[in-house]
Amino acid sequence: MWRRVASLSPLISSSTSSYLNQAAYKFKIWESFTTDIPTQAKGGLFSKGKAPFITFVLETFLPKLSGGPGSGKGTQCAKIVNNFGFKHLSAGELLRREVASNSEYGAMILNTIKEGKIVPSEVTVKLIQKEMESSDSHRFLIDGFPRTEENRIAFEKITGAEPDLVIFFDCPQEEMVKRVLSRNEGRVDDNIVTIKKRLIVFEALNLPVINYYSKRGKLYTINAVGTVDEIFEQVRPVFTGKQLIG
Ligand SMILES: Nc1ncnc2c1ncn2[C@@H]1O[C@H](COP(=O)(O)OP(=O)(O)OP(=O)(O)O)[C@@H](O)[C@H]1O
Ligand SMILES: O=c1ccn([C@@H]2O[C@H](COP(=O)(O)O)[C@@H](O)[C@H]2O)c(=O)[nH]1
Ligand SMILES: [Mg+2]
Repeated sequence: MWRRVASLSPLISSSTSSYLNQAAYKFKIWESFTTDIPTQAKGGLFSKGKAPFITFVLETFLPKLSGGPGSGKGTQCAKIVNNFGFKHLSAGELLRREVASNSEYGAMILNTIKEGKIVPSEVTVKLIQKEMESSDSHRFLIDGFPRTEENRIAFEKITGAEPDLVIFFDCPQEEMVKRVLSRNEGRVDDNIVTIKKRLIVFEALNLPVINYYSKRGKLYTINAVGTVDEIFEQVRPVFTGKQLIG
């Protein structure tokens, strides 16, 4: 079931509602597109004999504690890698690499990122799948994906895999905007105009993904306010004592 955002953050002005409609419209187009994505036969990710252990690392969309881009996923992923030996795959980073390599999708991806919109699922999933298949690891942290139900469904259809865990970071928007604006990594989308657009898209499309994993008991919610180490002390127990094989 789809739920739409009833009220948007104060950071988002009413003049942006047409942008939201545009995003939702595009989303619908890609939602119907997914029906044509063939389900991958057993093979691919499973051809190494073992199913991988997959963790999705996302943000929440709870109105009072709304998270979003910049909530610290990448920072916490680095600590999870060091402590639990996962392979970290940031969907955004894979897309940025694709832009840098001048691939056939490069220009489209760059424009989509600048506009804070979502790249077609099939493109993103194929990049993630390629990285997973070429890795020796059996533990993957997939950071910043899936951002929409359509992303989620496409991942399951194309790879035939599902996440074992889903970690959500709750972060107030003001804090998140502050972090993004002081990130200083030269990203084309780290500016206030694009951040507002990313928030609109995020808030419009993320909730169904959260609901889906929550209902399946896979969701771990982390309060992303505090120091990096304080936050990691909430993350650590998610993995401690778990058999990290698929
Ligand atoms: N707990 C924290 N307190 C203060 N700053 C933080 C904290 N965690 C991360 N940061 C800083 O905030 C910025 C954003 O963090 P990070 O890149 O990890 O976020 P992200 O969720 O991966 O963002 P995006 O979705 O845009 O890729 C970085 O400059 C990072 O150093
Ligand atoms: O699954 C994804 C992940 C990312 N994007 C696009 O990339 C930017 C940046 O992503 P970060 O996770 O913040 O690095 C995001 O705003 C989207 O435009 C995507 O389309 N799909
Ligand atoms: Mg990141």
